Amino acid sequence: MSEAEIADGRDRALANKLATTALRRHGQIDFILSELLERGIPKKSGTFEAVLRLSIAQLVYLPDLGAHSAVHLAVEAIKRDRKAGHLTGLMNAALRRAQSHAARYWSLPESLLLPADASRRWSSTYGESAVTRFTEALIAGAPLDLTLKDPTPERIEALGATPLIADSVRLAERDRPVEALSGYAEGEWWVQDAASAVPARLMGLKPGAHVLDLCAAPGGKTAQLVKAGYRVTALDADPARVRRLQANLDRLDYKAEIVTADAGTYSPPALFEGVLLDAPCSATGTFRRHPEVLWHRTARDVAGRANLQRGFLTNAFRCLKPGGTLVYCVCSLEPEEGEAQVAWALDTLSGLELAPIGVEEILGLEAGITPEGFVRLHPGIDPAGVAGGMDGFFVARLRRR
Ligand SMILES: C[S@@+](CC[C@H](N)C(=O)[O-])C[C@H]1O[C@@H](n2cnc3c(N)ncnc32)[C@H](O)[C@@H]1O
Repeated sequence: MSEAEIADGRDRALANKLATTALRRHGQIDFILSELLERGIPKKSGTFEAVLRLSIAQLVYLPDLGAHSAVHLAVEAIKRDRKAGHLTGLMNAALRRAQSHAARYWSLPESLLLPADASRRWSSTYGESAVTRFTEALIAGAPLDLTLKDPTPERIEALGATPLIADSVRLAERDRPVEALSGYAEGEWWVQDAASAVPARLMGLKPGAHVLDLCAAPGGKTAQLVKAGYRVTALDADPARVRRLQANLDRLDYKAEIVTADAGTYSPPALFEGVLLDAPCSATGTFRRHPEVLWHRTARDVAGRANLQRGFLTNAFRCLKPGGTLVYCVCSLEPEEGEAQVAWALDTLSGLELAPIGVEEILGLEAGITPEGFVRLHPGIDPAGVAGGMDGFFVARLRRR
């Protein structure tokens, strides 16, 4: 059953809590399953594994929801599944065992939370203390960051928000849906993680410049480019996402030319002074809100995305006027999609040069600047010292001679 099909708001919140806990604790629950099921998950057992994971999440990590109901509901749920109905005995036994070991499982080491290969990779790239922050961030989840059209003290106070950097603010606690927050209907702000709001600010062109947002939907960065006063062409290949982009701009009362096309082959009628390429990527930097990326992304996925990004980078370069600025970014923590792509582009695209980002351009995020003049952000960096970290992001600025 999808979340949307659950009519009652409280039931929806509960389902959401169970599912996100099971996903955030996936690595620890893997360990628990290896103890509970000596022969592993039975083959062709329908919803058995999913129900078992959710029930362990409830028994071990959300004990206030009631242990008895977890066992009872799990057994009832698989009884209704043709493929899992014969496994009620196993479900009951596994959950009773989980219940008797709940205290030990509750304190399993945090090192189990990240896949071993991600932990190794990120320790060598970002250092062990950053990876400790990543595991904390995985459990804590992401705060809600907004970009404000007009960050007046009154607007910030009406939202109960804390200012971060520039026009980004943070809501540490949220007790209602985004649509019910002050100023939503009036189009006073849009949801955008503090890290995601950095790239568009680095375009650095004069108002009125013609800028192409090459992978634009759902439009967080397009909105920033419009707000900066640029004439914006926003392109995306996915028609459904383009509709969302249009709806988001309409709510904000922002105007851009919208194009549905392929970023790898788009050939514009005139060249641009700026191109923003927020390329599709492995999205490992978003693990706080999409914990499943930790377990589903493979080295092959990263290589596939890197290949696609090179095609888009090449076309972004072709769309630029001489002297034009290219901002390249990805919400990935993998250097193959960030630093290595820029090295490749500088080697391959003749006439492209680095336009290093200065630390004074990202005040409040000084820890994110690299010696080369890239911006490298991750969940261990607190924007302007405000708790809650930020998504993983890589940003580079380039120029066509
Ligand atoms: C990281 S998201 C962009 C997020 C957006 N820039 C924002 O800030 O809201 C990447 C986007 O690339 C789009 N995309 C994927 N393949 C594409 C292609 N071949 N051509 C154009 N857009 C593509 C996806 O539909 C997706 O909307």
